[in-house]
Amino acid sequence: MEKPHIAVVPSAGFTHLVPILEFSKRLLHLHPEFHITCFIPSVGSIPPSSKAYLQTLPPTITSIFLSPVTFDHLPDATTLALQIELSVNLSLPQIRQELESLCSRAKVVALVVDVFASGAMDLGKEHNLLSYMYLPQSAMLLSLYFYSSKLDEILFSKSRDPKEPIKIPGSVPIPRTDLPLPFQHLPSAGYKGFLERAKRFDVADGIFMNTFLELESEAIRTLQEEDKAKPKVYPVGPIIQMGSSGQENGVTCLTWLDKQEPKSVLYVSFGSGGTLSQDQLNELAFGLELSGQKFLWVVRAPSSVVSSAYLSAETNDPLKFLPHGFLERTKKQGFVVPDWAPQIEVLGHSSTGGFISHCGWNSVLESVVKGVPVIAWPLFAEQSLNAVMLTDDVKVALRPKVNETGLVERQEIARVVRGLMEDNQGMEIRKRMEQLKIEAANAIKEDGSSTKTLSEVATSLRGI
Ligand SMILES: O=c1ccn([C@@H]2O[C@H](COP(=O)(O)OP(=O)(O)O[C@H]3O[C@H](CO)[C@@H](O)[C@H](O)[C@H]3O)[C@@H](O)[C@H]2O)c(=O)[nH]1
Repeated sequence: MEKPHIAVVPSAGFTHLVPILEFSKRLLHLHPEFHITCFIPSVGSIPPSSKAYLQTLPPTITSIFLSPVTFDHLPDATTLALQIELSVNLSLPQIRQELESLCSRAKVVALVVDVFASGAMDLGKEHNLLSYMYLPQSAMLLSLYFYSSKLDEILFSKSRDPKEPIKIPGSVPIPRTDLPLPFQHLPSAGYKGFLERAKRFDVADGIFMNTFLELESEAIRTLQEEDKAKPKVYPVGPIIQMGSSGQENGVTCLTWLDKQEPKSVLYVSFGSGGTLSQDQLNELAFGLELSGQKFLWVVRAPSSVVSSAYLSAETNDPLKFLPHGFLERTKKQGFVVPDWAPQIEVLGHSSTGGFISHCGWNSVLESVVKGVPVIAWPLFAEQSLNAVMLTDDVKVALRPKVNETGLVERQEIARVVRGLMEDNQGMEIRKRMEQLKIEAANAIKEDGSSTKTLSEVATSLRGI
């Protein structure tokens, strides 16, 4: 008998393509009775990291490449999130055509769309398909989305003390400055976009989240139990990329790691597109040097916070931006990789003992799965929220202080690096992360919480 199909719509950019496809792979691994067809949008050319990844997909996932869109007439102030959403919206006519064609030749039972591709959910409704949203992020963020209209009133209320932390249902108190980036500029296009996106969740028949009960028990319980009018939520994580995420310089950095002592190396990376200012890059270089700890640093050319490499294949030689003499002085202490390292292999290497991370959710889950404690250094998007959770709730991270000009100074960097890698405080954090690693592995075992949750959905789809 013909396999039931699930249509999947990611959004453009490595970190919104890979998570939903890894989710698709996991679904097929547990339930091989389905076939998945994925409609892939892109902006200009597809970045090499995404291209390499797409070549590794199993034959049970069919990729259909949509014509690339261009952003010739966008206002400069448009945020990355809005650009990603726009790229999918511009592709909607094509997605409609492809979905129609798929429905005419196969039994399609459901549509799953990335959080930034929510415009496509209406197409699922047009074809009477169950339509799910895939949030490649935390339950805490979903809780914020659900709470955002109430929070909007609070934020604009004149009687409220702006210094008072925000209490999102199911989460630890959050300083206002740690709310996601759109909340730092009120009102703004980014903030309006956040509120609009929040409404789109209500259209879904269910929401998958890449998290697990043992990591976010309170937030997940609140989402599942408190607001029955909202769609059902399914924690199905941690789902991280399987296989290598590296390019050619990966081999050399793994060889370097092979020669280091167990858990002695601090890995430093700011995700797929995070960059620092030139001043901050200098402070980080001097701070690492000052800490005396071994490090493996993925260096990016400085620019305004998010590099254009996030959505396209543009590059710039980053090593020329390091302070004069740094590479020579630290050649025995550290290893510097331009632009990209095979992060999952690095985190899983026995020499890696800590991670300076911008707290993108994939990096958070990868550090949890590999049991590597974190120095939380959020840059943009919802990363501060993730940093608060890691530091104040699960307590598997340290967070450096930022000075009044927004800079993390070299002495502060050296202090937290030593704190994580050497001190007693670091030892407690390392122990907690080891425990969380075990819980993460349990969640995706055959009888684990996330496996059972996914099977519940698969069983209901089989019955259609
Ligand atoms: O040198 C590198 C750098 C990154 N990665 C991989 O790239 C991914 C990066 O993902 P993430 O840590 O989530 O960071 P971003 O790319 O910045 O992610 C965007 O998307 C995430 C998921 O929606 C959000 O949580 C972030 O805030 C947002 O910036 C991870 O799988 C890493 O393993 C590498 O393999 N090598």
